Amino acid sequence: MLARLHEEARRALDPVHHDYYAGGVGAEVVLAENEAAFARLALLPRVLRGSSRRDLAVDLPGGRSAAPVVVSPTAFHRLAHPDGEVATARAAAAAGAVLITGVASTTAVDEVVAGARSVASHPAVWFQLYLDPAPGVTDSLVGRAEDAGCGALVVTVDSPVFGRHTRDAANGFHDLPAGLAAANMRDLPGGPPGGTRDIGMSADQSWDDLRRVVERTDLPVWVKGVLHPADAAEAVAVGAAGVVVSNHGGRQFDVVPAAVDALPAVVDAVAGRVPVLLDGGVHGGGDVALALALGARAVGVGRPVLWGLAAAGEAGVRQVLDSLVDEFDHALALCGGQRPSDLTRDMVVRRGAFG
Ligand SMILES: Cc1cc2nc3c(=O)[nH]c(=O)nc-3n(C[C@H](O)[C@H](O)[C@H](O)COP(=O)(O)O)c2cc1C
Ligand SMILES: CCCCC(=O)C(=O)O
Repeated sequence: MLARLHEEARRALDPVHHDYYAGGVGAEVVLAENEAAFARLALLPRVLRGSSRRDLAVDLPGGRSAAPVVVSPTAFHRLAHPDGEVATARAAAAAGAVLITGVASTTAVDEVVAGARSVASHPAVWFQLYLDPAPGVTDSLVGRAEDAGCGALVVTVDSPVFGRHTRDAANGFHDLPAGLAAANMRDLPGGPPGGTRDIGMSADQSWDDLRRVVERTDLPVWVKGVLHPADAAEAVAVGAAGVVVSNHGGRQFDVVPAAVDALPAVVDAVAGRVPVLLDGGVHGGGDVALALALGARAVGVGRPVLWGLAAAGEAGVRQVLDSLVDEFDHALALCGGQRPSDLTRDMVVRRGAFG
């Protein structure tokens, strides 16, 4: 199903925009590894202990998700479809999935939340941002997310510098086409009146800057882009409500491990104090089950959502989410589980190394 939607998306998209979505950094080793690492793992099902009445819902700081599959933040949805982030928001809300909408969206966050609210009364929409070094910008963005009714913030910390996307460099893709803009970056302190500022990233940001965000807001703050277990512990120490194990879908550094390979050590370091999410390379219900068994509370999907959006707008995103959840439910049944927490680490083995 995902492969077919990706093929349809490839046909629908400008090839340069397809490359922007699909690509990674360097030789795209990590991009491939994210999926390959799942294929190296296997599940040992438990038998005669399941139920035909399964409950897939997971409670997360910032909202409940009908199943342990959330939408990871990806930039510029109106490159994929004219309905852009509103289509994604409506599909996620209708599926009961948490949507992490990004600062780099082509629709302002209040309109994204309004889109979600047009199909569900209490949709969970979280706002992803970077720690912008320009005075007042991070504060203003946090305020906008709060005013819009977001349930949580997700601060991405794996981008002290912007990733050098191999395909974008080859294609000369550096700017949005005329008519599209990073809508959340309009009218910010120090920016051009009526215009947008660049999205700021900085290698000078520190844990103190993250702590300031935690102290400034009442919203739960997730930290996204953690791979080292010591950083996961640090995130908990500064008051993070959760940690997202992610290598940004292979789009930042081509020398890091696959996301799922980094997961168990982070789960151990966090030791149950906050939930852990994982994204990168999830492309089927079996992957969801593996990540949960290794200790993730839920998984995020980035590109699969973009393929659904490009192929068929809101209906395409809904198809992606419904199919992943349906496959996960089936996997849970085959594993003798009734709820996501029934998947445990003792059930995961390496292919070829059982025992
Ligand atoms: C086109 C694209 C744009 C992205 N933009 C952002 C972003 O603005 N902020 C962010 O934290 N992560 C961003 N990501 C990373 C995703 O949140 C997520 O970590 C990644 O896509 C997960 O891997 P997957 O695509 O294999 O599911 C982006 C990923 C893609 C593919
Ligand atoms: C400044 C936009 C950030 C997009 C991003 O994170 C990505 O393309 O991976």
